[in-house]
Amino acid sequence: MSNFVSSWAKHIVTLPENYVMPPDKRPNEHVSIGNNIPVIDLAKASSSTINHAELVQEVLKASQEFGLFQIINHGVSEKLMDDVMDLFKELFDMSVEMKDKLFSEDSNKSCKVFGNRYINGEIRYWRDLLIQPVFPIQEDTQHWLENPARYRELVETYSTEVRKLCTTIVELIGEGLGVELGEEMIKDQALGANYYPTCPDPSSAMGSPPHCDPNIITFLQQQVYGLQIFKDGHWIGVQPLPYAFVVIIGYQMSNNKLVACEHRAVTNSESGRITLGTFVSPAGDCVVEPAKALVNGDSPALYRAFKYEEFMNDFMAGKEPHKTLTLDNIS
Ligand SMILES: O=C(O)CCC(=O)C(=O)O
Ligand SMILES: [Fe+2]
Repeated sequence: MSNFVSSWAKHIVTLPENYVMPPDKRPNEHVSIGNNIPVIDLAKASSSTINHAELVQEVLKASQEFGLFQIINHGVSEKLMDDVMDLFKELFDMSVEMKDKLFSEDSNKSCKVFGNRYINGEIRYWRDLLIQPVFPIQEDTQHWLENPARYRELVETYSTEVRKLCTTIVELIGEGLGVELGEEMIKDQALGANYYPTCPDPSSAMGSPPHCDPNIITFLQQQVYGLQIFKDGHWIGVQPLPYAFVVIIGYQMSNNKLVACEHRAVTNSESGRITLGTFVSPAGDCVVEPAKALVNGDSPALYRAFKYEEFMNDFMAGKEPHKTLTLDNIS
């Protein structure tokens, strides 16, 4: 059986056993769409009638209360967002033979295509995933995928645009917190494309497990419902808004001030779902530590200083670095 769920999902009517989640990991409760998840209009930034300070406060409040918000009127063109989404539709629709040739967990390869990224013991998640490091713009873009046509051009253009947006949002957050979030915090960038094919049994399968993103900030493009966040003891759904980006605060920006948002993705039986995540992070050798200006008696540091790669290595090995790299755990 191909490692890509998308290669065989449409030919089956019953969820294969190794995709059936244990009962406590199923999305089996009723989840409502959250109607108070913040939606922030970035056009305010250039409007003279609305105070820039108001926008800063909106972004800060959303990052503190939810660790997630949607942004509209963000300046990335709708045409570009459509073109990139279509590109990945085409990629996940490629023949089994083509996709299996791409399948690689070889860390030396620039573009990694995973049939399934998170393997939960023997149980698999109902998704395919491709990860493409994009910044610093790889000297080896000639090793990027050549197919579908326009892959290199579109991925580079899209990533450059989302990068600009990221700088804007990180500046707004820094302004709200009263700290300079240095450029070194937003150095590296990867594009992750998730494909959750139509699922024969969404109540037993899971698309992406509950997690917080390990990086600093994520920009997610989605069209079809499936993203849920955990807040105040229960899951709530994030309504896809046309041409919005969902902004997700990751662990590197959380201490006592902002929250890293726990989220997951569920599947559905009506249509496939593609999401495009732009993951921005410090470079691996960057030392991350709580901003000194923000640490005081009321708001103590939770984490010790660590190299970002130390965090990532532990995260990828499932060691929960957000629990182990704390000040209580200095060895
Ligand atoms: O596809 C989604 O809705 C969420 C994906 C996600 O959380 C991730 O790729 O980190
Ligand atoms: Fe995520």
